[in-house]
Amino acid sequence: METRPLIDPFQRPITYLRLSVTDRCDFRCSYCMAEEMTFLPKKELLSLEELDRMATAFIGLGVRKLRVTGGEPLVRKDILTFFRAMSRHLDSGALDELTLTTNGSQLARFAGDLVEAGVRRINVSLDTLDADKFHEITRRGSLAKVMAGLDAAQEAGLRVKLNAVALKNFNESELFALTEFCAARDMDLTWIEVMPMGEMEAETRLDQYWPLTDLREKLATRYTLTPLTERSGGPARYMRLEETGQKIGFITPLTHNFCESCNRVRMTCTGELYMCLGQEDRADLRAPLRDHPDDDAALIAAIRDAISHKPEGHDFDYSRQRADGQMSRHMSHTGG
Ligand SMILES: Nc1nc2c(ncn2[C@@H]2O[C@H](COP(=O)(O)OP(=O)(O)OP(=O)(O)O)[C@@H](O)[C@H]2O)c(=O)[nH]1
Ligand SMILES: C[S@@+](CC[C@H](N)C(=O)[O-])C[C@H]1O[C@@H](n2cnc3c(N)ncnc32)[C@H](O)[C@@H]1O
Ligand code: SF4
Ligand code: SF4
Repeated sequence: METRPLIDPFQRPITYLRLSVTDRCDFRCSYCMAEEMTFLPKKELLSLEELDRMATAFIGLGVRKLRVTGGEPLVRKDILTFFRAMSRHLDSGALDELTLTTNGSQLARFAGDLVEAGVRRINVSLDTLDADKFHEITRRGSLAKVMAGLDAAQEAGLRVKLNAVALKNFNESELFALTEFCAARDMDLTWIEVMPMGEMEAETRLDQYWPLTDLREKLATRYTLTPLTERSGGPARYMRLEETGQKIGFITPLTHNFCESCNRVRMTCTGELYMCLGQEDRADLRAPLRDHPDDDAALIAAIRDAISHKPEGHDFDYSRQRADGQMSRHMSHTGG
């Protein structure tokens, strides 16, 4: 089989696949989903075997990091079967990292099995430590359940990073509480600037936007921040807080575009490949997969063709007091 690595038109090697395994979720975070969501019929979804074939094709083309996402990846039926199958690529050395981004609600059930499948580090999305605010932002989630999930993950030996979307008038007041919570539990913490995805009106989006430049200044009033050069293969830039030794990540699509070092593409649960989170360009990989059940040549040709159309970057911009670059699809569609 042909194994030339995937290089996009801007000479960026593509080594990171984010794979969404479901569009469903047990939460309805207001910045991500509509309150009333219509989910895809099951027959539209790639089967676990098809997800395996897709991921394996990308790994054969040089992808070294596989992040499973969604919707909520741990609500996909039998998802452990997929993780267990993917561990063969860790064993063979083809894959450096098998991981997931999760809302944490199902972790108490799955943490041990994920470790057995070779997962070492997970990202858990948590924006607030206040149970009422948590219920408000997720529209249905239970903070206690997520906390139990975090306990189980750490007991099972998983390294945990918390992802918090920075939201003005929501978790601004919890900057230090979240920092201290993570320091006490030896978790890294990454802040994300809210991106204009989904149906939210521009005005509401602008109202909730908390630039990480501001967040950083506020953090520096209490801690000494040292920039780190190390990277996790994702878009975050890291700083160390000298007083606690912990690492804080900053994902800044709005205030500091990181597209020049982009190394990733995203596959939806229906087999569409989005070449950029912030653009509509996509390629249907389900047809070449299903039309040729015993031969990956057409699939690989379709992947190469898609990568040859990868855009340079997103067009998100709030600077004109408008949510420019708005994408009507929900973040859960491509897995963030
Ligand atoms: N604009 C943009 N945002 C991204 C991209 N990748 C991740 N993000 C944002 O960062 C969030 C957190 O990403 P994670 O799922 O934790 O993955 P990661 O940051 O690659 O994780 P690490 O491996 O820990 O670096 C996503 O949900 C998105 O909101 C990207 O390519 N472009
Ligand atoms: C779409 S979720 C999928 C995985 C899982 N359900 C979770 O919440 O971790 C992935 C990430 O996208 C982030 N996200 C969702 N909508 C966003 C938005 N509008 N701007 C920035 N990040 C967003 C979430 O906070 C989460 O960290
Ligand atoms: S951010 Fe994650 S948990 Fe929240 S609604 Fe989106 S997919 Fe679900
Ligand atoms: S916005 Fe697009 S080009 Fe920029 S880092 Fe994300 S996926 Fe890559």
